[in-house]
Amino acid sequence: MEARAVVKGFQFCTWIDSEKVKRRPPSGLARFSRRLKEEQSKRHVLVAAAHLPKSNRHRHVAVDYNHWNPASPVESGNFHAHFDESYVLKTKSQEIEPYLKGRCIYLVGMMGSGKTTVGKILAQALNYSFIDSDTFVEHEAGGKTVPEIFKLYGEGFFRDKETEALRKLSMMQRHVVSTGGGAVVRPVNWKCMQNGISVWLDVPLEALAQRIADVGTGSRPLLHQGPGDAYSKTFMRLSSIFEERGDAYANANARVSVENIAAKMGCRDVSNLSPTAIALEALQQIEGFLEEERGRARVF
Ligand SMILES: Nc1ncnc2c1ncn2[C@@H]1O[C@H](COP(=O)(O)OP(=O)(O)OP(=O)(O)O)[C@@H](O)[C@H]1O
Ligand SMILES: O=C(O)C1=C[C@@H](O)[C@@H](O)[C@H](O)C1
Repeated sequence: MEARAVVKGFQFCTWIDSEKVKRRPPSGLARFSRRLKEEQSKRHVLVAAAHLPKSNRHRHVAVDYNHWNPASPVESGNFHAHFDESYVLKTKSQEIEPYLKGRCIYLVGMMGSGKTTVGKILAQALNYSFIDSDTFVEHEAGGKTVPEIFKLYGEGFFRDKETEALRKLSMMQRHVVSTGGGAVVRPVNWKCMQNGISVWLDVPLEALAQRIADVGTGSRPLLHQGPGDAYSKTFMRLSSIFEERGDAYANANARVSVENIAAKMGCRDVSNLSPTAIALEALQQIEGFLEEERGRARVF
């Protein structure tokens, strides 16, 4: 009973990369291994019951310690074991896939929110194809990159091409579509996405700025302007863009808040969340939307 109570309260965990664990100093390692044993004995029994279909609720799932989040604060004692997230993700995908009826999933969100990273994982789990609408536009523009399109023809031209791309994509089935960060501003784009299910990846601006500053703003023309260091410049630009668009993202059918996931997991830093854990939350939010949809259909 006690083990079940522990696991029920547990959601899913952070990235754990054993390579990085090996590189940690001995004192940390010793503590890590002690905590690992504690975590294993607590959690090896029943895994994230809430994430498994009812028929599988009591199934034993192996703990996967193959990943290590560099930022995971083992030293501070805020440690989470990593269950086989991929297994749980696959199970949840199989559970909801029939209710999707082939509809596309449109990921919307700010630049750097993880639409591509999470989208690829979702597509694989659902046996869908993945497509990035920016890449689609680039292809339609004869191979010119988004920054080149902005530079040569301006943002308006890019937005028209983006709408054209979404129109074409709206005729497809069984795709996870990573939309451009600004696709949400045009109502006509929402019409295109109506055939599918839209999911907003809601990531705090600080985390976005950090991710983008780490990789550079080269491929993101709207972030090129402004004074200051890479992080501050990116943060300022993202803030003013979000000011204009925040409400538009909220039109999505489902919202995945990384802050909420972190809170559920008792994790202080959203950058400790693995893309698989975020994909899993996306599936749960989609499931919630599908349930609401079924409820509405019963009423009418
Ligand atoms: N959960 C995560 N934790 C930490 N970093 C992440 C996470 N997800 C994605 N990233 C990193 O953030 C950056 C942006 O991710 P990604 O390209 O998936 O975002 P995007 O929403 O598709 O961005 P854009 O709309 O600008 O193309 C990448 O460097 C990626 O590795
Ligand atoms: O947020 C935006 O407006 C953009 C995001 C990118 O995905 C690209 O679509 C382009 O750089 C514009």
